Amino acid sequence: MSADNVVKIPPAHDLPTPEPESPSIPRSRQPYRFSTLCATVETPDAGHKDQHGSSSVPIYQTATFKGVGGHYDYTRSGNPTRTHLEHHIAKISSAEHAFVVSSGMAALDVITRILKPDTEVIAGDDIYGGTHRLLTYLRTHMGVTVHHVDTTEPTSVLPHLNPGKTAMVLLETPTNPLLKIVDIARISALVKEKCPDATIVVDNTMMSPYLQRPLEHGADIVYDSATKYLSGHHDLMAGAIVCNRDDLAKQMAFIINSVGNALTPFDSFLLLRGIKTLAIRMDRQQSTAMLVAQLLSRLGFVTHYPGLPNHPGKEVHERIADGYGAVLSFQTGDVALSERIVAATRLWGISVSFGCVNSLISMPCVMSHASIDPATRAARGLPEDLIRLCVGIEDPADLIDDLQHALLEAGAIMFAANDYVRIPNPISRAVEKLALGEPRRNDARPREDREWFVSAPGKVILFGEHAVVHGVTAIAASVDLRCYGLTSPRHDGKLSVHLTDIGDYRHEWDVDDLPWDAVTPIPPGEPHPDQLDPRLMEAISARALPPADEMPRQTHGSLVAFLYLYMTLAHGGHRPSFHYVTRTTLPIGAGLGSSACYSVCIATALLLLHQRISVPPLPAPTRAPGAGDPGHVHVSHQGRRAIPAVAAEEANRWAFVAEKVLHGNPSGVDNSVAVFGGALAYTRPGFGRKSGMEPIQGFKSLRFLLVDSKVPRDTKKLVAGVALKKLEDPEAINKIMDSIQSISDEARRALADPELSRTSLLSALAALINENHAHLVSLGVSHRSLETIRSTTAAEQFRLSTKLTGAGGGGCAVTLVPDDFSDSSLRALVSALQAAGFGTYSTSVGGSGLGILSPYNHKETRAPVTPPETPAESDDSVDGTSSLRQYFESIDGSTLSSWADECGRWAYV
Ligand SMILES: Nc1ncnc2c1ncn2[C@@H]1O[C@H](COP(=O)(O)OP(=O)(O)O)[C@@H](O)[C@H]1O
Ligand SMILES: C[C@@](O)(CCOP(=O)(O)O)CC(=O)O
Repeated sequence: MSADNVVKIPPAHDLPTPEPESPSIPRSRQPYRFSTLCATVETPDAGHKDQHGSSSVPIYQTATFKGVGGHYDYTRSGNPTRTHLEHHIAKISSAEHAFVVSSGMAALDVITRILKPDTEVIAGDDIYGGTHRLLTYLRTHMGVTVHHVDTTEPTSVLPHLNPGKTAMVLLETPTNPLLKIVDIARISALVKEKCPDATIVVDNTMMSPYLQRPLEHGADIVYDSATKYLSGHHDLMAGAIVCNRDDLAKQMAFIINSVGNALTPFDSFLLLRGIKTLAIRMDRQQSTAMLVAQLLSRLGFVTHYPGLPNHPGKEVHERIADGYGAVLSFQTGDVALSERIVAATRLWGISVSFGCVNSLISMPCVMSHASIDPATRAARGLPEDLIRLCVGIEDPADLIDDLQHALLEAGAIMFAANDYVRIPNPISRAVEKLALGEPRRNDARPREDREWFVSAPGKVILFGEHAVVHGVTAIAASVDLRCYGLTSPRHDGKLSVHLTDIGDYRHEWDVDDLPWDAVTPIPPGEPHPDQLDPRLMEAISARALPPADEMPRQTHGSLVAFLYLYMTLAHGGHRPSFHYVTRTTLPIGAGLGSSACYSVCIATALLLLHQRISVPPLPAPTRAPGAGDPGHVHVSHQGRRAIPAVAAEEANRWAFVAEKVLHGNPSGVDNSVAVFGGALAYTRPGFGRKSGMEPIQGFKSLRFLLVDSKVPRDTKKLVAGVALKKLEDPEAINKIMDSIQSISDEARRALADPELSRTSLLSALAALINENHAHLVSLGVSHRSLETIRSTTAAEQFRLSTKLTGAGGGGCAVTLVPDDFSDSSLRALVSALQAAGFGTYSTSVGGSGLGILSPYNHKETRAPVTPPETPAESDDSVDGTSSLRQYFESIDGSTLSSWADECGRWAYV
């Protein structure tokens, strides 16, 4: 047969067939960028080369493989489609090992099976509901202790690190659904230092390996619910695990093979296909998420998204991640309103989960986090009205349109002045209506034209000072010494402050000259971030005040706190011009919470002036029946409970911000007592204990003597000193903290026990006072003067128990005075103390908290009891009548309280 006669077999298609081997072009190779890595699936090794050169990895849809000694025998143990996928995930995660299993929770199950009984796990307190459920199961069925802590504060893990016991630290960042940021690198370092054997596990689902690779920041194991961004289409369930440690990989491979939860071949194929577009999807999703977050924040909703400039974790997030992701959440202030918004969307699908190309909307408390019981949700600060948005790849304009329509339809926003504006939420509107008594036909005065007179009590801490900063429960009560603040309107664009108690110091600013460029205003209802804004702090000190050493001692902090709040609370161009005077009957810097009641007064006055809180009018006073009038009996005690809880809580939140300016790291107990009054057990959130405030009855009947050592000291330094000691010797200090916790628990039980005789109660409290003081001595916060007070009160003829109260280092001591302690002995004790140069206060405890002379209006207020000595200045007059200011500034300190009481009817919390 000649060559011409050879039958040529035509190719099966008409397209030119490429050269089998392309010529290699010599060039230096850059490592591929992430999206290239995603799109190019490589063959793990020569043994996996496809015999037909298929460009997509085939689905080996088979349970078994023939033969003996080959690569594969049974799909539970291994399958080529899955191998390709695991190889691909390891590559894009820069990891040595990767495993894929049937869901994200299956991944966590595999990881937590490494744990042995009687070990301990530390986990965040704002975690996915399913994670919480599995950890609870491990705790109740497997003998594993689980500590939930606020991992956004890295040092909060420290008290729970237990060498030899702590086996795993489980982190998630950003957290879901509040988008809080956890510094994985810092926590890994802290944990490894103390518990080198503990495994750091990170749930990376919110970010995916594209935006965050926690193995590079100290994590040992990272897992993703691959159902989300990795797959991207909500058409499969899968979990991916990556790690670099051979020992952990070996254990996890064993578990997966043993329990049989590895991903099926078909789902492996789908997931491999999804990952190819991960980067391009995520780019689009997160750029739209930023637009949505900006829109919501601009409208005044509390919006949680790490890309927003005022997000407290922004800086940490930017250090560990390459983008902000596509999940955000926001609050409306009203559960029913949130439900209406969710129901009114069309493009945003109501669904759990996230990471899909389609945008989703949900209410975590009724959906993804419903498995966490409501009390725990509340304790962890998960707002019931929270709406979570998971942004997809649809056109951003359509998504924003749909959301705006839903907000409009639900009644959350309205169209005014050519733009959407937020409608204040119904609760605050109702309170506002009550306060203003709508419609106010006869009173056209803008609200800032009235005076506001506020006051708050100091406190005495009976048990738990200092330890309370580190999460221990403190027991404290209000004292009947108070700080007062009075605002009077000005009409000249100026702001002035008069601190009568510290050097009679006055300062005045042109409102427009304040460093407004440095402030990030916080919209009404939105919380202040955990940390103070360093830019604003710096700008106030540098540009609004003289250098600290050129001002009287103590005034600098007070004015920084005032301006920080004034500027941060200003919104919508509303910058009221007024004069603020403060006076106190408390010793300043002596441990009785003068800073907290100053903080509560400025916060309340500023919230009122910035129209962020309002106070309903008091109920009508008692009126005797008359002709045709059945009369009215007014039973509430001095207007107590007349300040609504929402207003009190808001005042407390902002007072805490002022306390941070003054204290650095306050626990919040002082301002809480100053706002809520009475006696309470207070536990700071974020330390794995049940946090919050619990009223304590029975405290009011106790008698205390407060003794002022008159030795000045600085709360900020003393609190920082204890924190330093704790860092240096955490074991010893934690032991002290635990002992103080037992003292507070014991005292709380004793005070609440109706069976306990009065004598037993008093002697138990006396013993606990001595015990608590000894621990404070070990913390290094006592002082010679305080020990002298202790020995004077403990002397043979008195035999009383005394401890320091507040920050110590000088300041005040508190002495328990038993019922049978005679008046003559008390007089003798007071003389002995005074002779030694100490000041004494016999106060009653447990009285009212925050008070507002409300609604302060001269027409309703009785004339001041002291007649005016000089005519009122013109800018001091309110509504044509003289204001309280001149009396307030000049009245004698000893009559201040009774004068204030008689100025009118006070509303209290
Ligand atoms: N009446 C007041 N006027 C202005 N600032 C005050 C007043 N009372 C307290 N402060 C501020 O609080 C600081 C005292 O706080 P701190 O050391 O915590 O003492 P205390 O134990 O009394 O709370 C003062 O230095 C001052 O900045
Ligand atoms: C030491 C501490 O527990 C109480 C401080 O009270 P004072 O500032 O001394 O009144 C600090 C705090 O709880 O913020």
